[in-house]
Amino acid sequence: MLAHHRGVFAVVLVLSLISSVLALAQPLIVNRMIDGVGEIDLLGPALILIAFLLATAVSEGVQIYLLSRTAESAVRNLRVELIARMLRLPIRIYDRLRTGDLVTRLGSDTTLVRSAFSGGLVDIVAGVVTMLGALVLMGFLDIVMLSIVASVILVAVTVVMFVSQYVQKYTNEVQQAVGRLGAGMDRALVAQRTIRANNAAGQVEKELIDDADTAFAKGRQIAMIEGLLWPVTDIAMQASFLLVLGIGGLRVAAGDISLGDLVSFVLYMFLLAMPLGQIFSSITTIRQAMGALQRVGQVLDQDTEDTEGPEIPRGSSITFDSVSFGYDPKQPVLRDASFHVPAGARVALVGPSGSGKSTTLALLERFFDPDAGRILIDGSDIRKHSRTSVRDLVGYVEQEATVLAGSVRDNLRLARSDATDEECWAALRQVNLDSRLQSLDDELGDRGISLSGGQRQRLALARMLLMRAPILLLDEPTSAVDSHNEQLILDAIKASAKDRTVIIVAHRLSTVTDADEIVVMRDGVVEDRGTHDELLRTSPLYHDLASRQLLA
Ligand SMILES: Nc1ncnc2c1ncn2[C@@H]1O[C@H](COP(=O)(O)OP(=O)(O)OP(=O)(O)O)[C@@H](O)[C@H]1O
Repeated sequence: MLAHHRGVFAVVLVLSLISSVLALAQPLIVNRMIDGVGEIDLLGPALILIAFLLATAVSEGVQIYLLSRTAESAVRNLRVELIARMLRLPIRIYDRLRTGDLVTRLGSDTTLVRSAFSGGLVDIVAGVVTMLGALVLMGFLDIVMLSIVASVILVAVTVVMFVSQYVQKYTNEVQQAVGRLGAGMDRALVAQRTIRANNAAGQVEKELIDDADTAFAKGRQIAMIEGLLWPVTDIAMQASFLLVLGIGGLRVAAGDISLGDLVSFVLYMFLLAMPLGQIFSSITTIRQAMGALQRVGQVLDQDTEDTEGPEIPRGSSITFDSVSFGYDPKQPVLRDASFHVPAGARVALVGPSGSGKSTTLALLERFFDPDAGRILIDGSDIRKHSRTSVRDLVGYVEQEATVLAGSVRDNLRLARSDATDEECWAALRQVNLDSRLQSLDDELGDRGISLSGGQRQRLALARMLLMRAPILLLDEPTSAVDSHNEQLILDAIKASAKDRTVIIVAHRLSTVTDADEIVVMRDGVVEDRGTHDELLRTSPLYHDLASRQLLA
C-alpha cells in the first residue's frame, strides 16, 4: 500500500534523523549550560539552543506534511483499487454480496484507515528515531534510571498491546453491523413505495435499528477499552517521572550524577514520552483501522471477472449445443438445451415463468458460463473468447429495464461513448420517446424514477439500438408498454433487425407470432421449435399457452 512512496520515506527518514540529532543535542547543551553556570559564556550555547529548537520544529512540520500527504495518496489508491475491483467482480458475486455493504467498505472503512494515518502512524514514524536516540542517550547518562523507566514502560506496552487487540476485533464487528445497516437502508430506500404501500416502515425501521444497536454495543466496548488504556498510560508516564525525579534526586545528593545529568535525563524522558504517549493514545485508532482494513482486504482478495482471451470474430449466428447450467450446480436451470439461430433471424423464446429464458440470455452475455455444452457465435465457442469482445457483439435489454441516475445523454452513451446528439435523437425517435423529452440533458433521477415503466423500457431499447451490435437480446421488451407503443417498438425492432440476429423473450405471444422461429422452453429443456403455425399443430405446451392468450 505504501510501496510506491519509497522516495518520500527516504526524505522523511533523513529529516527525522536531522531533527532527532538536533532534538537530542538540546538536553546536552542544557546540561553543559547548567553545569557551567558562572564558568562559561552562556549566550553562545543559548543561541545554538534556539536555532536547534527552530530547526527541529520546522523539520518535524515538513515530515508531518510529507507523511500525511503520502497517507492521503495511499488511501486514495486504496479507494481506486476498491472501485476497480467492485466494478469488475464476477456477476455471480453481486447476487450474493449486498450493495450497501460494499458501499460502506468503500466509504466508511477506508475513512477509518485514513484516520489511523492522521491520528497516529505519522507521529510514530516521525518520532521513532528520536525515541531510540533518547533511550540510548539516557543509557549513557544513567543506566540505573533507564532500567527503571524501561521496566515501567514495558509493563504498560504489554498491557496496551494485549487489550488493544480487542479493539481490532470489535471494530471489525462494528463495521460489519454498519455494513449491514448500509445494505438494509439501501434496500429500504429502493423499495420505499412498496414499504409505504404495505405500511411496513415500522417493521423495516426495527430491523435497521437492531443493526445500529449492534454497532452501538460493540462501540461501547471499544469506548471501555479506550477508557481503560488512558489510566494505564497515564500512570506509567507519571510513575516514570516520579521515580526518576525521586531516585535521580537521591543520586544527585549522593554525588553519583550531576544536576545537569538529571535535568538532561528528564528532558530525554520528555522526548521519549511525547511519541510514546502518542502511540499509546493512537493504538486504538490503529487497531480500528486494522479491523476496517480486513474488510477492505476481503474485497481486494476477490478475483475479478476474467476479461482476457482472444477477440471473438464478428458474427451473428448463434448455436446452443447441449448447454446445461445451474446457478447452484446441484439445481440445473438449463438442461441439455440445443437450438440454432441463423444470422439475421428473429427468434422468440417462450415458456412458463422460471423455465430458463432469461438465463439463456445471461449465458449469451457470458454473465455465467455453462456447466456443460457450448455456446457458439458463428462457430466460435464464446467461452474461449474474451468476455469484452463477446459483449461487444451483443446488445441486451434486461427484463427490468435499467436506467441510471444522470441525464438522458449519459444513459444513452453507456452504449457508445462517442454517440452524437443526432444519433441519440434518432434512437429516441425509433422508440417514440423523442416527443416526451425536451433535451438530452433532462435529468432522470435515481433509477430513472422520473420515467414511467414503459418509458424506461423504451429508453433501454434506444440505448441498445445505439450500440450497433450484430446480435440483439430482448427480455420482454414490451411488457410495460401500451398497445400503441408496443406496435411502435416491435416495428423499431423489426426495422433494426434487418441485418441483425434477434432473440426475444416474450410472454405475450401476439408480439412474436411472426418470428422466424419460436423456441418453447419448459423447466430448462427446449421442448419444441417451429413457427407459430407449426407449433400450434405440434406443441401441446405452445398450444396451451396460445389458447390462454386467445391466439388458438
Ligand atoms: N441470479 C440467480 N441466482 C439463482 N437462481 C436464479 C437466478 N436467476 C434466476 N434463477 C432461477 O433460475 C430459474 C430460471 O430463471 P429465469 O429467470 O431464467 O426464468 P425465466 O424463464 O426467464 O422466467 P420469467 O418468465 O419469470 O422471467 C428460476 O427457477 C430462478 O429462480
